[in-house]
Amino acid sequence: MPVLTTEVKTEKSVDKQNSETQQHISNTAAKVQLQSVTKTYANGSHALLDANLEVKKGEFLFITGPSGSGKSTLLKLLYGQELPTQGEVIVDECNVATLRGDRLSLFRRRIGIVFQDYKLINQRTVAENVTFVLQAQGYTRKEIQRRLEPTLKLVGLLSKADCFPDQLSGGEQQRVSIARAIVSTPPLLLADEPTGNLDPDNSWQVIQILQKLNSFGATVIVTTHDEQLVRRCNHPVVQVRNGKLSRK
Ligand SMILES: Nc1ncnc2c1ncn2[C@@H]1O[C@H](COP(=O)(O)OP(=O)(O)OP(=O)(O)O)[C@@H](O)[C@H]1O
Repeated sequence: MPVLTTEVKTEKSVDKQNSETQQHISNTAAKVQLQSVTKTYANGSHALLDANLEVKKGEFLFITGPSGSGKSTLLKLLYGQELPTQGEVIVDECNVATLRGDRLSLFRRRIGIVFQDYKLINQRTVAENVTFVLQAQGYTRKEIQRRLEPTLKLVGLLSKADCFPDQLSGGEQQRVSIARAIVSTPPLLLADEPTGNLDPDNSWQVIQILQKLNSFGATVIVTTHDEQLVRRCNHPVVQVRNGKLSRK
């Protein structure tokens, strides 16, 4: 399996490894569709109302909208944490609501998820946080090692591999959580307010890392309140308002 890399021994090997990764992700990059999706929570809260969306393979999309407008719900629907009340959520021709058990687990392995609050395990080192999921998925020790170093290099944390989360800054912790999300080179990356707790410099670093993965072919969907960041990037934007989605 290809890995992410920014630098290895020779330029030729960097090119080869990156082009393998790019080929792998773009062969499998995910297409995402919401078809007339309504989501009403059990307590009666309406999050989405007859929402439609199509995200092309390899697109980098921002989702913006006021607090409580349904951005996180949209992402949760995409990875099957929530089910639509009506309508269909389709990822790569697969109706997410029909997935159960092993099929849902296998589906989720193809999605990297980054949260605003990092969700790192404090008792584990950076390297352990990043490789934990690979271990759970049965990757060999050799394959895990092959993936770890270039991923930590990509997020600029190779020198912090043996640190614990509470020894890192907020920006560094968020980059660990991104490393964890991308170490398995997922074709779809969902990031829910990944820069919500970060200052402008750290926010920009995070976006650049996500853009790097996108340049390898992954489909990337990012929710954010940060209008300045959105303007700086010039990627397509979908606004969530009153449960409806519209492309800006
Ligand atoms: N588990 C839940 N149970 C009941 N209502 C919920 C639940 N999760 C979200 N909601 C409601 O659904 C609506 C959309 O919430 P959501 O978290 O998707 O918004 P958001 O745009 O991500 O907000 P924020 O920007 O503040 O994170 C809100 O009215 C919220 O109160």
